[in-house]
Amino acid sequence: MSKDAEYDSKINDRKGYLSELAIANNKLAVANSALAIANKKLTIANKKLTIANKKLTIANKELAIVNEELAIANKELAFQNEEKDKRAAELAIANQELTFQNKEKAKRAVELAIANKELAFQSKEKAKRAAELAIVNQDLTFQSKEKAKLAEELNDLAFYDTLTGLPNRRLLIDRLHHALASNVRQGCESAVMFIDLDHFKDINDTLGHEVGDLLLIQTAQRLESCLRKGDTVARLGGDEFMLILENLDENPIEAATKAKAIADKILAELNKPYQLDMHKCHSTVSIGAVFFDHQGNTAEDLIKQADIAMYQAKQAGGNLIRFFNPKMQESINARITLENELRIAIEKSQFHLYYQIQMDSDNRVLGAEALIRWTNPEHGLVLPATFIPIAEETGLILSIGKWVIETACAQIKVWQKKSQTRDLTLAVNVSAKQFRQKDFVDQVQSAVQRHAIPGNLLKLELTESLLQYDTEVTIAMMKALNKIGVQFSLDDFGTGYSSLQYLKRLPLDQFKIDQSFVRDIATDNNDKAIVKAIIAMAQILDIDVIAEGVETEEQQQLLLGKGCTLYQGYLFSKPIPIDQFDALIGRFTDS
Ligand SMILES: Nc1nc2c(ncn2[C@@H]2O[C@@H]3COP(=O)(O)O[C@H]4[C@@H](O)[C@H](n5cnc6c(=O)[nH]c(N)nc65)O[C@@H]4COP(=O)(O)O[C@H]3[C@H]2O)c(=O)[nH]1
Repeated sequence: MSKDAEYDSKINDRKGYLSELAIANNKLAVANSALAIANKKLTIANKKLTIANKKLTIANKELAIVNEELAIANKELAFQNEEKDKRAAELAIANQELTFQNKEKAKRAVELAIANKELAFQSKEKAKRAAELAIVNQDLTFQSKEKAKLAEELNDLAFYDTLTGLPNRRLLIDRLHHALASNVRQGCESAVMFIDLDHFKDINDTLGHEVGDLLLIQTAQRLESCLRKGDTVARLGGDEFMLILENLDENPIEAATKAKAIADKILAELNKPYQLDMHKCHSTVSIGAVFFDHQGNTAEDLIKQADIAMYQAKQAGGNLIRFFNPKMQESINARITLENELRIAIEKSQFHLYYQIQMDSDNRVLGAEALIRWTNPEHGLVLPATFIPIAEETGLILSIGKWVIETACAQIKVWQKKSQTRDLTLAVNVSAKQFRQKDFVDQVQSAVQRHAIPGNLLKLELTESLLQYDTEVTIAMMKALNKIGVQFSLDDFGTGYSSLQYLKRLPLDQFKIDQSFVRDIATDNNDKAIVKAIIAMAQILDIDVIAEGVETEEQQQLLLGKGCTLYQGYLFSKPIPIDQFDALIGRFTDS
């Protein structure tokens, strides 16, 4: 190969190479421009990426913030959840509390309903009370007008007796103080008189308290009419009046004569019959008088001495006057001694019973009346008339009476053991005070039961005055005792006020004709008529009659003739101790 060929080949090669290079350059240029474009694109893309990155960073930052916020929110949520749980727990407790409160509310509602009812009732009561208050107000208005009047009346009440309008005890004592003081100055004789109505209690018990009050009013008026202007007549209370007779005379004998004349005038005036409502009555008084003695006796001393003198007038039968003398004081002291001795007698069991036989017209023994006796260590045997009235006055009769019933029941029990005495009845006196005890029925019932005796063998003797008082209660008590068989006899029959009307209501088994009618039955036509009437009354009421105080066969025959077949009296026997009585029974039953 020549150099030129070589060259040419080389040139051709180069040229080929150059063209390839040019192509390559072109291609490169294209590629470069493509690269440039691509670069530009990349740059743009990068820029976009950068922007995107920036955005991402921002977004990330925002996300971080959001996350933080979320974390905070979560914490908050967790906290809130905790709070919610707490709240839920609290709510549960609150619910329980609410349930409890609801229950309480329901209870309260019931209570409120009740309270409402109560309120409604109270408001009604209030309305009533308001109405009442309105009336009371009216009354008060009226009363305030009356007050002045009342004050006056109160003054009267303090010094005057409301029933009779006479000065009362307070004013009397005041006047007596003045009278005593002026008596010392004037040296003139003055006196006080104590006046007490005889048997006022009987009128009160039989005709009622209203009639009793009328009697007191009329007595007061009559007393005033008997006195001079300056004299005082006062009512001490009950049926007791007192007079102050001032300046009777300077001469003591003249003064005594004048006082006696005034007392006689009073006795006569008060002796006149009284018209008390529908009833015509008769009443008397006992008067005790005492002179001011210038020896420093107080008003109270004088009242006491006049009272002692009045008591003596009463003891002497009433309807008379007694002037006080120191001997009377002695008798009062004796009475006080007797009372003390009676108390000792109860303590030391100094009482015993005597028995007085009761017979029928065929000479059969029916039983006995138990009569109390007191063996006083100093005075020996004391009869009941001496001590029963004092026992009644002092209330000692209650324990004495209880002892009598106990002893009588014990005696019936002893009689039960013998065929001879098994059917004997025993009559026992019962005093009014004793019968009026609240537990009297119990006392008798338990005595009968304790001694296990047939109740029909015990007979209680009651007096008329006792039966007329508080009749309904009396009947109930008698019926209660009747249930265990206890019998009742009306003692001293004929001496009091008795009408068929009330007698027929009483569960009585026997009338006992008082011995005062038996005593003169042979000679006194009045007594005969009374005995006949008593027996007729008993027959109508289908009641037994027994006569007491039968001393003679003539009396017995007269009584038998009138239809009285039961007797008690000295004709058969006096009251005797139990051993003698047992012997007496033996004699009667043997014959
Ligand atoms: N002249 C006369 N008298 C006769 C005759 N037969 C009986 N006597 C007496 O008359 C009284 C009858 O008793 P009295 O009327 O119940 O009257 C009794 C009675 O009221 C009362 N008394 C007696 N014992 C008790 C008692 O235990 N309790 C109560 N509360 N009073 C009693 O004492 C009053 C008097 O009793 P005594 O002195 O025992 O008096 C008895 C008796 O001894 C007679 O043929 N002629």
